[in-house]
Amino acid sequence: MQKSKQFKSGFVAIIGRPNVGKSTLMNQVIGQKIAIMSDKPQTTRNKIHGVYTSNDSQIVFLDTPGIHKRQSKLGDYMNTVALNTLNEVEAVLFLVDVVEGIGGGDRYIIEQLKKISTPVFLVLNKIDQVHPETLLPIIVAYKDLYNFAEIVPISAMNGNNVNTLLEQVSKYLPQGPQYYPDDQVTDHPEQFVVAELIREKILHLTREEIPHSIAVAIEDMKVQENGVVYIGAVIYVERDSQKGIVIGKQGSLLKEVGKLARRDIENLLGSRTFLELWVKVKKDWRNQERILKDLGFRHDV
Ligand SMILES: Nc1nc2c(ncn2[C@@H]2O[C@H](COP(=O)(O)OP(=O)(O)OP(=O)(O)O)[C@@H](O)[C@H]2O)c(=O)[nH]1
Repeated sequence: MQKSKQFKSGFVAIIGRPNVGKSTLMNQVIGQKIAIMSDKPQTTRNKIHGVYTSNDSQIVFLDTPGIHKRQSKLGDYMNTVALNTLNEVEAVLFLVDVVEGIGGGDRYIIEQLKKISTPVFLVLNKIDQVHPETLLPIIVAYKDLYNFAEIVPISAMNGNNVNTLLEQVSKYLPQGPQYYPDDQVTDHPEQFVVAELIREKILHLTREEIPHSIAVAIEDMKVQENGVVYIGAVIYVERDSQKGIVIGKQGSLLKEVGKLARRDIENLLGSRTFLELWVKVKKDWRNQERILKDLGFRHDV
């Protein structure tokens, strides 16, 4: 696929009480164009629901379950984690069911949304079930409760207006990398994002000194007994001099990369993370087919 030079990407959270159609919407989007994820349970609190890739953008949809929970000791913690995530994403899609109307679960979520500054879309789902005239009073009732960035009525089931929703979401994305390869089927959807977040920090902190000839491979990613997600990652560079730059004086640059990447990764996964980074020189790795395959993701070659 020919990619646009102005490629845009970002994370978008889908929230809503049970049964509003979150999975149906994902399936509808997946049916159009997507990297299909495996059904294997993921180890982290937040789940990557699906990835939509077009010629000029990529949207990574996140499921942040903590936001739906009512208050309790655990609920409080889950809630903080979920709010951190919602503050970091580019947009939040708040799905509601137009047949059911506003319920206690919706009001609870709206109260939570008042604590974040991310643009929130009101996505009115199941419009195939109601007469169009009944939509307006529902919209007015929701608008009274919250200042939504966009309001989009859809039918996740038959796909009505789902393209419009995707177009609207794209407008909220900044320029960014393609986190996932096209049409990739993977058991480890989080690993692509984690690798790309680390790579992004290195490119940012080294500016022009390090060309795009670096790659990041996630060697290990597991939940430890204390609940912390351990991630071991190797940064591949092509020359010894580049290794020195990436490590920095007394390891200072690598430490900064780790700090910035870990913050983003924790928000994405919703789990505390221990990140270990190594830098290795692999001369001419770009020409070595097997290594390319091991790395398994894009790297601006
Ligand atoms: N008529 C109609 N039904 C829909 C639509 N979207 C979803 N549904 C139905 O609503 C029910 C719940 O949909 P799900 O996609 O499972 O809802 P969910 O939000 O993922 O639910 P949880 O996983 O419990 O959070 C299913 O029976 C869907 O077929 C729609 O646009 N129109």
